[in-house]
Amino acid sequence: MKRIGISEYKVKPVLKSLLKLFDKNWGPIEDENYRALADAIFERDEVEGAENSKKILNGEKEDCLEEETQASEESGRPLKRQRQRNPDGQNFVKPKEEPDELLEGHLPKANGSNHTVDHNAEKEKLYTQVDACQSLGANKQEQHTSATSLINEKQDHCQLSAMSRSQQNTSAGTERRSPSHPMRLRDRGKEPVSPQSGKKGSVSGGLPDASCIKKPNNNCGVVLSPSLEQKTNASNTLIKPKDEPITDDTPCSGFPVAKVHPDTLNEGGALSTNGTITDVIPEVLVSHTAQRIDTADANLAAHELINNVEMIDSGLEIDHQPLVSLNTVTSHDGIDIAKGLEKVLITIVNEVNDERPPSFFYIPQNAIFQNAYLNFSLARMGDNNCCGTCSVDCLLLSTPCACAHETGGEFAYTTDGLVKEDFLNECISMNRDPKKHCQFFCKECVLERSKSEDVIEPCKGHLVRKFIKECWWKCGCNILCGNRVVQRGITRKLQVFMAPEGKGWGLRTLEDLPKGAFVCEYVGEVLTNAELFDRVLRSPKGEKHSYPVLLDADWGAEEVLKDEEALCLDATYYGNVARFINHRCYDSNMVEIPVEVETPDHHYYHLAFFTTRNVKAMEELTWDYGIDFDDHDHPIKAFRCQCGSKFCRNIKRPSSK
Ligand SMILES: C[S@@+](CC[C@H](N)C(=O)[O-])C[C@H]1O[C@@H](n2cnc3c(N)ncnc32)[C@H](O)[C@@H]1O
Repeated sequence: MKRIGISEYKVKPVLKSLLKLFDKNWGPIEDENYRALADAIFERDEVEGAENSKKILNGEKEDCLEEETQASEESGRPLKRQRQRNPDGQNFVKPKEEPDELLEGHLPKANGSNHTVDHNAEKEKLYTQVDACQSLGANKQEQHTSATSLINEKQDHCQLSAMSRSQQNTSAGTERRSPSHPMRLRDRGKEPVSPQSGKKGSVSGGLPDASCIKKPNNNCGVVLSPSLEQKTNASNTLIKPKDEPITDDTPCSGFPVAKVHPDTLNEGGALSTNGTITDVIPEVLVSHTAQRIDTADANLAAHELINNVEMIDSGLEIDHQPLVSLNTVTSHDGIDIAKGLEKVLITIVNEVNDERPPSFFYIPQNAIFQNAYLNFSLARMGDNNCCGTCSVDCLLLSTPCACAHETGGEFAYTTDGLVKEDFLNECISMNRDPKKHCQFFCKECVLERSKSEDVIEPCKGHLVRKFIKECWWKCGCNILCGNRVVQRGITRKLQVFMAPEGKGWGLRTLEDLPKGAFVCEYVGEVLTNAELFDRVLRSPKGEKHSYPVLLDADWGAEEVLKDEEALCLDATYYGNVARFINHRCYDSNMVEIPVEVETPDHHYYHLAFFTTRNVKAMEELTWDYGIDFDDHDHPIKAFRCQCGSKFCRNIKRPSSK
């Protein structure tokens, strides 16, 4: 704390209270380079600041007023939302609900104080100092943890800006798209062969909450109809992701790790610094040599640092791994597929064949493609959507706070960070027997609209899912609050590996996981369905996997859903480890649960995977995509399932009445 300019005098009392709070347990205090301690100090400063403000209001310290206001305005600047023109030249129309204060750069807390802004500025200062510590050669572990917090914080901030911008760009400017997109997402399909009944189910009529799209001639989840296939081949305007050729003679630097590294110099669109993805899909470059560090990118450099430190910390022997051609089976083994962007190292290994790691941009959080309408802001989160008066950890409260309303007045998580048994079991049951649960049937289904120009089929139904609501920035608690699990990101040791059964790459755990444990979020580009359909139409022939997931868990809340509100996640080009999770019929060891973090409405939400049972280290992690393998009339052709489950829906069983 001293090194980053916080005096002992300030630290001592806060540390004392924290030790008391955590029962003399230093663990949570030391975590993330004493982040809890730093947060608590800032919080104390805030309270003191608020008290000062009161005094100011009472006229006791008039001369402080100007200074205080100035500071608030200064620090509010990064979060300031400006009225902008969208790319079409149309004026951004501010959403009705949004009060002007936000547009003017003030970030009101639920209690009406503006001190959050000061708090952020303080943190920025802290992180600048952390940067300085790094360059001065502070010890590696400190560098790592500080840099991790720095990156997390910066990403959070970036995400908010990205969301706001997207909102600005789309509030008024989104045209209603033609409903006629020939590609469709896969229907959820048949009821599973339940262990109880032991027989095949009938078509459920449910639509996919998760579907896999793929071109013809490969074995992913979705194929285009023949007519569409022709169109697709004719109108390929996208740049095809490709691998960078790697040679043995590429010079070796001090960094031994290989990485998936986006080449921002490519033609075409790219992930801009604000997290919004524009234009066409950029060429993806897989670099397996460490010297291809883009030193111009400060964040990336910090990630390199983390990579390097983590490799050392984890004791992996990849330091000595020769930089060899990717034709060698194990040349990529040990690479951190997440490029240091996650808190943990996520290696990739192939012990089965010589297939190389896929090309994609690793992103730890969702990023918006273009027109997806994410209508949320701090101002939209009313007092009933957050717990402004809470502090530290909401799970320790005797009466659950407002954030537990969504889950029936009880938090969905235990104090161990697991999803509570009852809640989890209900989510599992929903997935396994969708028919027994509440489904919503749209009057005019956005999905059906996209399937056919001529005949719009009736809606097949969408499963109305249970949501978890996590505390967020406007809440009074801190990042260590037990009601913030998914937003803290991946903490488990995971590995991408080549599955031996011919399923391609898969994801496995390297540690035992208890039932209800958060594994990872499904991260990708947030697209409108219309954008997705366009994308698939224009994508090159033979392109391998595409990974869209429909965010339809709460479509029932709207009378008629606008095209720009029907969102999905596509992890084909930008995604995280979840893009490697393979399908397993019925008894998969993970279940997806929608999680509300930033927005009280549910057009946009996070899709998080939790374990459905205890999972042993080295077990493959799977989820049920909800595919109906027997629907041969369906234009979307399913892959041949190799899940190995005794309830597999893709196995021919003797027919039974
Ligand atoms: C979301 S991706 C999973 C990662 C993929 N295996 C890879 O290598 O990138 C979905 C694709 O994986 C393959 N896959 C997933 N589960 C499978 C299963 N149970 N049997 C066969 N192939 C499967 C199919 O090709 C599917 O289209």
